[in-house]
Amino acid sequence: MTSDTTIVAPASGAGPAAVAVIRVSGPATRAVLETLCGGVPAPRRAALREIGRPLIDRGLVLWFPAPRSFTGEDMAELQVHGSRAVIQAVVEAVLGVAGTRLAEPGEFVRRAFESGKLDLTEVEGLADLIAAETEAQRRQALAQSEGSLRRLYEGWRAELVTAQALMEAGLDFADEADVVADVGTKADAIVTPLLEQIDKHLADRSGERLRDGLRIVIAGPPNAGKSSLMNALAKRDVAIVSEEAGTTRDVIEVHLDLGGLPVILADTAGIRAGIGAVEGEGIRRALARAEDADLVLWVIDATEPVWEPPAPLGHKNRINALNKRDVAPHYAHAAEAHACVPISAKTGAGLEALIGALGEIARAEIGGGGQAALTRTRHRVELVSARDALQRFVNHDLAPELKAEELRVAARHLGRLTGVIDVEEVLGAIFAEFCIGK
Ligand SMILES: Nc1nc2c(c(=O)[nH]1)N(C=O)[C@@H](CNc1ccc(C(=O)N[C@@H](CCC(=O)O)C(=O)O)cc1)CN2
Ligand SMILES: Nc1nc2c(ncn2[C@@H]2O[C@H](COP(=O)(O)OP(=O)(O)OP(=O)(O)O)[C@@H](O)[C@H]2O)c(=O)[nH]1
Ligand SMILES: [Mg+2]
Repeated sequence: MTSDTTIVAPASGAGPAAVAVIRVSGPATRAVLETLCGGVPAPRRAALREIGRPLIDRGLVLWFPAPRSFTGEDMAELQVHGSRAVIQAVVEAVLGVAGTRLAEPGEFVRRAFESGKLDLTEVEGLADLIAAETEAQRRQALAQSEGSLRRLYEGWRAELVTAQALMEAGLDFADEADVVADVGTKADAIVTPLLEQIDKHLADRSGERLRDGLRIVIAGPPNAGKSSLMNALAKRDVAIVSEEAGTTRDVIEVHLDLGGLPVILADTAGIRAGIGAVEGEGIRRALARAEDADLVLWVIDATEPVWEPPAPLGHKNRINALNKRDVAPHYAHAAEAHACVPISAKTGAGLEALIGALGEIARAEIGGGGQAALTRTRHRVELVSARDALQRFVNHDLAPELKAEELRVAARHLGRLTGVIDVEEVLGAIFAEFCIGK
């Protein structure tokens, strides 16, 4: 599938930069190179050319004739000096060639998808690779962009198609009970283990956690030093600190790289009883946040009598930090008694141990990334629908026609994951994630 328009856009971001890459894709690409660069260089070899008549800049020109290009169409790259003026002049010169227009965000990837170079999960992986902030995110996004999920889902879909073919063959012999029973058993032998694999895949939340960041919430009584700890971990002043109890009212978030793992750290209002409406709302938000966090970092003040967290904070992942150890002479004893990591947000003492403990839980939650894990709600939604259909297939006493239909439903949902079938409504949302030039 090729378009009749030719698109152009800078691919290298806002600049200025040493070098900018301007991408061109579509049937008029050859005409663009002939008009601006005096002809096409050897395919897939960089050539230094004068760009523009009169000269705009001297740059490296790359020519990728279809179908061996990123989009699968005729493509070119103009690698020029990365100033706004050069980029703008080159883009305008390209737009002077008949049949060209500016690319929309994500349009190059969309063309790559439409010409079958990438499936939807690879497109999503590419979006995540461009957005990756930590090493573990980069690794996961790279694997996905190279087809880790595509291979998994295509494999599953192929198995379903086999089971479906068996069931449908059986339908032709509906009056021969032994044939029907035999294909039913054979189809079951495919579907039952597949269902197990899908269930296991769905139970693994590590991919989503890695993509979105592990949510850690700092909570505790007022004035314990939660905001001070937030600032110390973020290594900058993100939250207001004061000696007044009840300083933090709303939830404040920062994104951190915890030894390669992405973390969203949230500071919350101190939790206490008998206060005004605004602080009360802050506490309500703090508790809600803590409840759906992946990890609660409970901070207490070593100079105060030790505070037990309120009941909803019996969180499965909780680390207690005993803060202000710099002014509490007997902190070590209290820390041991209450299973706390003794720290001082003020001097930084104990923070390394605390970060180590956080990292350990984060690694356990995010996992080693060995198995390909789903990374988006879109994946989860389609997989749950496929799983439900397969469960009906296995568990319900259905007529063979209805069993075959459940397999079709499941296969269709797997097909939507990779984009081989009717996904027009999700395409817009996926490609809009990209910037112009991608
Ligand atoms: N200058 C430049 N650097 C870049 C890109 C680019 O487009 N331009 N990329 C942009 O994302 C990434 C590299 N990804 C690419 C993926 C496929 C093809 C490509 O031409 N594929 C053809 C030919 C494959 C071959 O001959 O080996 C194909 O798939 O048919 C190019 C770049 C990162 N670096
Ligand atoms: N000596 C000492 N003082 C600290 C330490 N951490 C925080 N403080 C002080 O304790 C007071 C409260 O700190 P905050 O970080 O605002 O405490 P908070 O828990 O965010 O308080 P609220 O937002 O009101 O719930 C401030 O005066 C801080 O300077 C510490 O490790 N040692
Ligand atoms: Mg605070």
